[in-house]
Amino acid sequence: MTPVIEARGLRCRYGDVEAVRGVDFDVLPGELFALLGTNGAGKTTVLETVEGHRAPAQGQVRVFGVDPLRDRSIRSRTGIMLQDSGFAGDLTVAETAELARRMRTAESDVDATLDALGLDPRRDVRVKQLSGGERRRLDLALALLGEPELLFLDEPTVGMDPESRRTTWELVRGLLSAGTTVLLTTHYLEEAERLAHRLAIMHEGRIAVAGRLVDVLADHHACITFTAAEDLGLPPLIGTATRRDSRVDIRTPHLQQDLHALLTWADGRVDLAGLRAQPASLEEIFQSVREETQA
Ligand SMILES: Nc1ncnc2c1ncn2[C@@H]1O[C@H](COP(=O)(O)OP(=O)(O)OP(=O)(O)O)[C@@H](O)[C@H]1O
Repeated sequence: MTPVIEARGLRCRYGDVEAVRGVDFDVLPGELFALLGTNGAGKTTVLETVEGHRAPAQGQVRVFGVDPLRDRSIRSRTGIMLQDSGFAGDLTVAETAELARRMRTAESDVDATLDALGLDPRRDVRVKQLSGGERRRLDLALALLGEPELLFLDEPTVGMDPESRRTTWELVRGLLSAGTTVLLTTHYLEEAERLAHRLAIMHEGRIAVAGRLVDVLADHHACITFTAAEDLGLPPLIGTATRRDSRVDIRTPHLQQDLHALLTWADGRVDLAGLRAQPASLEEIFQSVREETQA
């Protein structure tokens, strides 16, 4: 399968600052690839380079097989959700969308797009009077005009209330089902967990963790916790247990085996109060990326 986006050995600089220090990734047709990372990790720089707005200092980017900086023909196939659309705030929602539609070469249905984003009741409201969340929905609507094959979403749900966020996720899922390819950056890990087929976590200009969400989660240790009044010891476990006061934490690469061993051992012997067993979360993986590079 030919990737829609290919980044190889990407390095980007701002003067003396090397913001991106050798990044490789592919985005395949019809998938949502989430680019996550700590503050200042280089996500926006990568996104701008892939969008064709910035030249890499080294390395190569291909979008639909061509250099996005030099070959503008791909612009009609891509939609970019900007942080600020740049249109005058005095225009209404409908006027802004109509203006954006005329700037696209492809035909698209403004009314249907506004409706899909729940903006139909706000169509005659001036953009400067929209709430932050409504504005983000308009930004997304503008990106969707022209029915792009590839969509860049940069922090798409910032400022949205939980209901709007869920509606936006549903909309993105619908786009994915219809075959749209999406490159997403977000600080909301739940957003990535819900939407991403594959992801990369950047830290200090490099990709620290990458892969399919299920594989990334499976590669990290699950956690079993409980409290026990007395320290009665533990059965032999694959994972590593730590005890602080009455709370016991077990980190394990084999959740099922260790949980079974623990329950069998505890049966009739000790009450494992507040027992919880859970696989690694993206939140924990994110935290470990931060800590590993600090160590
Ligand atoms: N115009 C610029 N001039 C100088 N340095 C810059 C410029 N833009 C970004 N940087 C630096 O480059 C690095 C990467 O920035 P970038 O905005 O790509 O990161 P990010 O992952 O998007 O961050 P955040 O999540 O905080 O938005 C940071 O150290 C940042 O300070």
